[in-house]
Amino acid sequence: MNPATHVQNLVWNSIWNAINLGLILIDNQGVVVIWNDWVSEHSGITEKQAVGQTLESLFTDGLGASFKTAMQNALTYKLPVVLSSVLHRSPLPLYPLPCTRQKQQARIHQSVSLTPIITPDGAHQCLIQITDTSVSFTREHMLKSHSKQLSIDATTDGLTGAYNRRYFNERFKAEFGRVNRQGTPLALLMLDIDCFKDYNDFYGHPAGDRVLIRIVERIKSQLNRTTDVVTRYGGEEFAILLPDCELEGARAVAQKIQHAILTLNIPHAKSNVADHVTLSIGIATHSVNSSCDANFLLNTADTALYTAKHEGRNCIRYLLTSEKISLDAACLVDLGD
Ligand SMILES: Nc1nc2c(ncn2[C@@H]2O[C@H](COP(=O)(O)OP(=O)(O)OP(=O)(O)O)[C@@H](O)[C@H]2O)c(=O)[nH]1
Repeated sequence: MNPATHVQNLVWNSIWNAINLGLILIDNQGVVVIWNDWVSEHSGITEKQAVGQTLESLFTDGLGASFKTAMQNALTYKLPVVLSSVLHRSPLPLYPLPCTRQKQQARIHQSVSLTPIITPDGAHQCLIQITDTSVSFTREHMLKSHSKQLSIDATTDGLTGAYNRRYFNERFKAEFGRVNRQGTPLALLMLDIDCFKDYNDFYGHPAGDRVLIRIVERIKSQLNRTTDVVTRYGGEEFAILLPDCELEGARAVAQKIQHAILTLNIPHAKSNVADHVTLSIGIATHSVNSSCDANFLLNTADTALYTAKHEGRNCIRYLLTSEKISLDAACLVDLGD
């Protein structure tokens, strides 16, 4: 070898060993020709051990099936292949530093590309480049869970975990629209804890908070459909959307909730209704035949709740919305306690 070529080889040697990337060159039989320092450090296999051996014999702890297929394609059909870390997290048994090659040590996340090359003497080889994507994977994972948390915070009430009013407004609009498009009914329940001011005044605000949390838990446990939406509409007021639910269904749900709160049996010494915490519930339903708008439905449920309060609390009232009746003329139906 002439001295100039020798120097050039040494320079190349330094470059591929300095590079922060795994580089493996294999010949058309899958035998290692080049094995850089990065691969040695992350595999625990030295260049001396690797050169002249096949990858399969070196990586006895398992090459991924996707990697084997990619290598076959690159060597046989001269097709370049990229194994992205999204689909193929860790195709090669390479480990973070210090590499111990212990079974329990997790592999680094990798992006691997295989590029067929032809040497000046016409031989087919394959250059394998490996990038450690663990850092970007961790960052991506953190961003994802962060954005998931942000979206939870934006749609739920921090105290009770029920959906918040903002989420209710969105879902209400969407479910109301669905009634007209799909012809399925929609029921809206407005619920309010009775004499809650007196509860807070007597037992203290933190105890009041615990009541709100328990009530939401209990309400949620009474609803069977994943499409039902429980929201904290105001301080001690809750709105429940029941898509695809007629009056009879809504009434059954309201009674079930009322009974479930009764069985919670939270003492309320200052209630003027009972010796335990109770709810008043207003119901309004909307079907494709009724021509009211979303606000009207909301006002109707609210008026039904107001009526329940006015008529003694701890009861359920229903107000018809159909046929463009005004609230004043709307028909109040007593559904009993
Ligand atoms: N502990 C607690 N109390 C709250 C919260 N939000 C609202 N409240 C209280 O809920 C009470 C609501 O009082 P009112 O609107 O007078 O209603 P009420 O006393 O339940 O009377 P009726 O609804 O007529 O039976 C107020 O004392 C509020 O401070 C909260 O997050 N935690």
